Formats: sequence, C-alpha cells, structure tokens
Amino acid sequence: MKIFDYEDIQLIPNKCIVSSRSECDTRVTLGNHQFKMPVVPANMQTIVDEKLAIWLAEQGYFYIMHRFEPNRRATFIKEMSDKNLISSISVGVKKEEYCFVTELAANDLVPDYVTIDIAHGHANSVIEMIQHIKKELPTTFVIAGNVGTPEAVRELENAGADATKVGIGPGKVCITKLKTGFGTGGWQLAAVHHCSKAARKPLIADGGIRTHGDIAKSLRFGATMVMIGSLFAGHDESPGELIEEDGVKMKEYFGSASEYQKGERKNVEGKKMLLPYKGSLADTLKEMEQDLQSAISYAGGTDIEAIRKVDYVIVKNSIFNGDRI
Ligand SMILES: NC(=O)C1=CN([C@@H]2O[C@H](COP(=O)(O)OP(=O)(O)OC[C@H]3O[C@@H](n4cnc5c(N)ncnc54)[C@H](OP(=O)(O)O)[C@@H]3O)[C@@H](O)[C@H]2O)C=CC1
Ligand SMILES: Nc1nc2c(ncn2[C@@H]2O[C@H](COP(=O)(O)O)[C@@H](O)[C@H]2O)c(=O)[nH]1
Repeated sequence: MKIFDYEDIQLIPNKCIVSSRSECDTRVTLGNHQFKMPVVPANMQTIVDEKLAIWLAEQGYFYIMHRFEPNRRATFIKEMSDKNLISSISVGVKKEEYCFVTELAANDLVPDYVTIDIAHGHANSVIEMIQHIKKELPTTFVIAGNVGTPEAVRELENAGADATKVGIGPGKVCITKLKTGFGTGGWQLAAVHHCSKAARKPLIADGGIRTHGDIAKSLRFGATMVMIGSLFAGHDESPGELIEEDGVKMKEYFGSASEYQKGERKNVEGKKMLLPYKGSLADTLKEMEQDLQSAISYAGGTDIEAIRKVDYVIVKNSIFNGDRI
C-alpha cells in the first residue's frame, strides 16, 4: 500500500471541456437526497448548532447535528419535518441511546439521517447500534464511524450501515495520535483510498482537510462526501465563542473528546484552539463551491464524477514549496 497524505498529492489536469467554470456542477447524492456540495460540517459543538443546521438544510447543504444536547434531538427532528427540511442527527452507543432510538420509532419521529459518532467505530457496540437503528427506523440512512481500515468498512456495511466515515486522528484538534500512537493522522488520504477499495457504499472522508483542494483530492481517492471541522470554524455562524484580544478577533474550536466538551479530564483525546475570525460562512461556502467547480474543469469534466478518474502524482510534501495560504 502506498502511503501519502493531502500535501503529497497533485492531481493532473485534463483538457477543459467547459467555456466557464460556472458550468461545472458540484452536486452530490447521498441516500435519497441531493446536496449542493460533497461537503458536510463536522458534527461538533463548536462547528454546528440547530440554527446553522436549519440554514444549511434550507440552502441545500448536507449537515449532521452533533449529539451533545441529547434531549433536544427528538424536538429537532419534529421541527425539521414540520419545515419540510431534512433531519440529520447523531447518536452514541450507550444504553440510553438504544432507548432514544426506540422512542423515536414509537413516536413516529423518523430522521432522514442518523450518524453513529464514536471514536473507535470498528466495535461490536457500533455494529449492534446499526442493527438496532435499522430494526426500529428501517428507512433512515445510517452513517457509521469512525474507522480507518477496509475490514472495518466491510463489517459496518455488512451490519447494515448505508455509509461509513473514515478518519481516526487526522483532525486539527485531535490528540489521539499523540496520546495513543494510533490512527490515520499523516496518511489520512491513503487510508481513505485503502478503505474505498473495500467499500460498496458511500464513504465519508473525515478530518485533515486544510485547503479547498483537499476536497477534490478526497473525491479522487474514493470519498463521496467530506467532513470538515477547522475550515468551518471561526465564522459568524460558528457556535464557538468569539474572543477579542488586542483588537484581534478569534473564535474557539474544541475537540469532541476534549475536556471542554466532556467537562472532565477522562479519556481526553482532543484539545481546544483559537482560530482567526473568518466572517460569513456563506462567503466561505461560495468560495469552496467555486474552487470545486474549478477543480472539475481541471479534471476535464462537467461534474464531480470527472474528478474521480484523474491521474495524480505523489510529490512528497513539496507542493507548497515553503509557501502557505
Ligand atoms: N475521529 C476521531 O479521530 C476521533 C473522534 N473523537 C470524537 O470524540 C467524541 C467522543 O468519542 P467517544 O469517546 O468514542 O464517545 P463516548 O465517550 O460517547 O464513548 C462511546 C462508548 O464507546 C466506548 N469507547 C470509546 N472509545 C473506546 C475505545 N477506544 N475502546 C473501547 N471502548 C471505547 C466508551 O466507553 P469508555 O469511555 O468507558 O471507554 C463509551 O461506552 C465523539 O464525538 C468522537 O467522534 C474522539 C477521538 C477520536
Ligand atoms: N481525535 C479526535 N478527533 C476529533 C475530536 N473532535 C473531533 N474530532 C474529529 O476531527 C474531525 C474534524 O477535523 P478537521 O481536521 O476538519 O478539523 C471531526 O469530524 C472528528 O472526526 C477529538 O476530540 N479528538
């Protein structure tokens, strides 16, 4: 298996077949719905809240609400369905989560998407939760993770997952690799590639996206959708706290396994950081869409399928030539 990460890859252009980048179509289908872009903000408390989730759904973007306000989830599903918007929530694997899923079914509250969100997703606890959701809510699209191996993708798919999420430790606020020595940090793109060979269903690349070009690279190496935290942190709409020091505005971004999220120092595998304030999320999403349209044009196509087939070279950490954006 070849080992590489986002920085090590350059995609090779094909002859352009559009007269304007605006002709390129960035839409993607996941489950029964089509979305504007193959990108989803991370289901983390400093990245998404209900207000932003509603806005994203209204604008035609995919979203996944986090699971850290568990008692709000049923009401949220109801409110989204009253507004005729897609509902997409997260669950864990503890006992009370089984009861929650059963109660949803009993109350005829059927979310469109449920993401099982735990650190080490290649586990019987996740397999059993997939089976429980599929039994209680058979029409719900189930995303399961996180994993980092083809074996895990296969097992979760066989248990009934409709998509799997790949990425153990490549995240910006992740310290799993430092605390445990395990993960896909430093070779996340190769792990996505490796897992995609085994996948028969959509795969979500999660963590390690540092530039918009990394989205195109994820698609090239087998992702259907890309989950992003840090690039979406720091906006007006981001729930993280705004902090101003010496006239410089910053917003906080913390890991779901950080002590700030957990409220205690137990099994901490995440940290907090301050990121520069970036203004409006709508502007960032627009720029992301334009960059992806441009990537499609370099791929020589008119939609994201074109990116999946392009050639590439491995240029081991040299593409920035010392420059950073
Ligand atoms: N993508 C990534 O690389 C990572 C993401 N995270 C994020 O942090 C949040 C918290 O994750 P998590 O700690 O799983 O959630 P929880 O604290 O809800 O743990 C879920 C359950 O899984 C058990 N569990 C968790 N990790 C392991 C493990 N390594 N081995 C055996 N059992 C385990 C927990 O038990 P117990 O606590 O007693 O072990 C608990 O019962 C999630 O949102 C997750 O996405 C965290 C780390 C890595
Ligand atoms: N190891 C940890 N990973 C975490 C934690 N909280 C979230 N995450 C993962 O990071 C990505 C976002 O990555 P980014 O590079 O785009 O910022 C997120 O989707 C989770 O999978 C954590 O505390 N520890």
